[in-house]
Amino acid sequence: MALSQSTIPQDFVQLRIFKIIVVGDSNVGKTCLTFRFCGGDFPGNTEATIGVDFCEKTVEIEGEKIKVQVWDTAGQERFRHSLVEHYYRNVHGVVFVYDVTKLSSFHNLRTWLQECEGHAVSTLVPRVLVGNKCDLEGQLEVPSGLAFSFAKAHKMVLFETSAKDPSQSKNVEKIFMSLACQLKAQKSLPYRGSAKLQNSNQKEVGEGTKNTCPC
Ligand SMILES: Nc1nc2c(ncn2[C@@H]2O[C@H](COP(=O)(O)OP(=O)(O)OP(=O)(O)O)[C@@H](O)[C@H]2O)c(=O)[nH]1
Ligand SMILES: [Mg+2]
Repeated sequence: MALSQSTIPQDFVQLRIFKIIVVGDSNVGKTCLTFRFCGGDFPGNTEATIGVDFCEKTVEIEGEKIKVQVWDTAGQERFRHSLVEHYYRNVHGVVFVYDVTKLSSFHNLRTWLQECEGHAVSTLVPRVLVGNKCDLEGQLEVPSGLAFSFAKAHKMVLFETSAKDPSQSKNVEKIFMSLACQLKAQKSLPYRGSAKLQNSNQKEVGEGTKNTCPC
C-alpha cells in the first residue's frame, strides 16, 4: 500500500529541498526580495551581500511540504569570484533580477545568463525574470514591452514588482512559488539533500505558506 505524507508519522516525513538562486547586478534588490519572501518586512538598511546569504521557507503545494532554499548571491564581482561554482551546483531554479529604474542592470542580464549557462545549468532548470523597484514611478528606464520580449526570448516568465511596496508582497511570493510549482511538477526531482520535517537545526525565517499552485 502506498503511504501518503499524511499517513506517515511526522518524524519520518522527508521534505524535498528546492535550491533557488537569485542573481543580478549589485543594488537591484536581490536581498530585499529574498527577505520579503522569507517572511521579513522590507529591510530598512541593506549592505552589499558578501558571497551569499541563505534563507529557507517551508511551503505547502498540493499537500506536499517543500523547503524552498533561497541563495541570495552577491552582485558585486569582488564578492562573488571563488564562490560562483557553489551557487550553481545542483541548482533547481534561477531568479534573474534587474532594476526597472536602471537600464544597465537590464542590459547586464545577458552577462548573468551567460554565467548561468557557463556553469552548465541545464535548460530544464526553470528561470524567472524579475523587474524590481516598480514603486519608483516616474523613474522607469526599462519599458515593460522590452522586458517582456527578453523574457519570451529566453523562455522565462516576467514579474514586475517591488520589494519595498507592502501591497506587492504577495507578488514577490508568487515569484518563488511559481518556480516551486514548476519544480514540484517535475516529479522526478529526487529527495537529494532532503531534510527531516522535525529535528532540523537550520534556521527558518517566517511561517510556512500553504499554497495551491499559482502558476
Ligand atoms: N524603492 C525601492 N528600493 C529598493 C527596492 N528593493 C531594494 N531597494 C533598495 O535598493 C538598494 C539595494 O538593495 P539590495 O537588496 O541590498 O540589493 P542587492 O541586489 O542585494 O545588492 P548586492 O547584495 O550588492 O548584490 C537598497 O537601498 C534597498 O533599500 C524596491 O523595490 N524599491
Ligand atoms: Mg544583496
